[in-house]
Amino acid sequence: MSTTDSDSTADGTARQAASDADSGTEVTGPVVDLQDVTFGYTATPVIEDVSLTIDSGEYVAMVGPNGSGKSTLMQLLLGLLEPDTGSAQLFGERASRFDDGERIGYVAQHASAAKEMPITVREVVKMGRFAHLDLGRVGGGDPILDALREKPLATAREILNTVFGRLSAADWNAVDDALETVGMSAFVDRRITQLSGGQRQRAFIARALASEADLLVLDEPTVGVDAESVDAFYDLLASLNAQGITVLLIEHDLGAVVEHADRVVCLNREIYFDGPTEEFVESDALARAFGTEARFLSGVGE
Ligand SMILES: Nc1ncnc2c1ncn2[C@@H]1O[C@H](COP(=O)(O)OP(=O)(O)OP(=O)(O)O)[C@@H](O)[C@H]1O
Repeated sequence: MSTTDSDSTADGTARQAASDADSGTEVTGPVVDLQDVTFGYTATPVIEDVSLTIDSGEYVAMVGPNGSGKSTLMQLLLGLLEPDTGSAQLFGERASRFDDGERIGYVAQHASAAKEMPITVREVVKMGRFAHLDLGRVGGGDPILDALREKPLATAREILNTVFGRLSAADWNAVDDALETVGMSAFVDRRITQLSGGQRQRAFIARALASEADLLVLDEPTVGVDAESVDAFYDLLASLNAQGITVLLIEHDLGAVVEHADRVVCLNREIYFDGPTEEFVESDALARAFGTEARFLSGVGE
């Protein structure tokens, strides 16, 4: 269990308030709010009547056997898929309409998409600032379309400069801070292709931090990462969560879930369990959701 468990209730409110004050955002309800969601790629639902709310500052792990709908549910709550019935809200807005992308840091499974990208750690983390770029400064504050109409070449050049290079001092500070937080300052000029799996994951977490995300969504982030880096990775997640960042983790390693998450959601098309990790360990949800697989997946609950 993480060291932050004991303060996840009483002190959690204080942490949330501090975090809100820092980010200037106002939390008016749950970060994630799914109500009676049913979804199928075909006529057969793979998610059935799922309701799930996640509040600011929580550390939630989602578990379930292969093909149980975890990634689908993740896409529904991020608004990448639309429920057939029921509703999905993110930060109080309909998830599929939500466009405040910098509030969400998404770390995909072994960040595999980036493995072949010939870009440096600094460039990856810099991408986290793009959502914050003030395009109002393009064209001396003119609305972009007017500027493009009046001075097309100069404006296009400014847009390219802004997007591909010209970050403000505040942007660069955010990049540096994020790199320092994940312990990757020494690797800024290293290409992503020349990092270990654990270091690559840290770079992608830094990108999420640079964007000042207040919800981190991680899909089996430690697959293919060496054991030592996995421990360091979970320490980092715990400290980010202690700073008020909401963590939602899909994790197949039940031992890691029990050790680190405060709350477990156990899914197999429908929700089999949703509650504190201690109660999950004591419950029969694992055996019911996983069937016989549970016995050799983990000794949890024995
Ligand atoms: N794009 C798709 N089109 C059709 N069926 C899909 C699609 N994506 C997933 N499915 C099916 O939906 C079900 C749920 O898949 P999903 O990927 O959400 O499960 P999961 O719990 O994330 O699995 P895993 O642990 O193996 O990653 C599976 O039966 C899968 O075959």
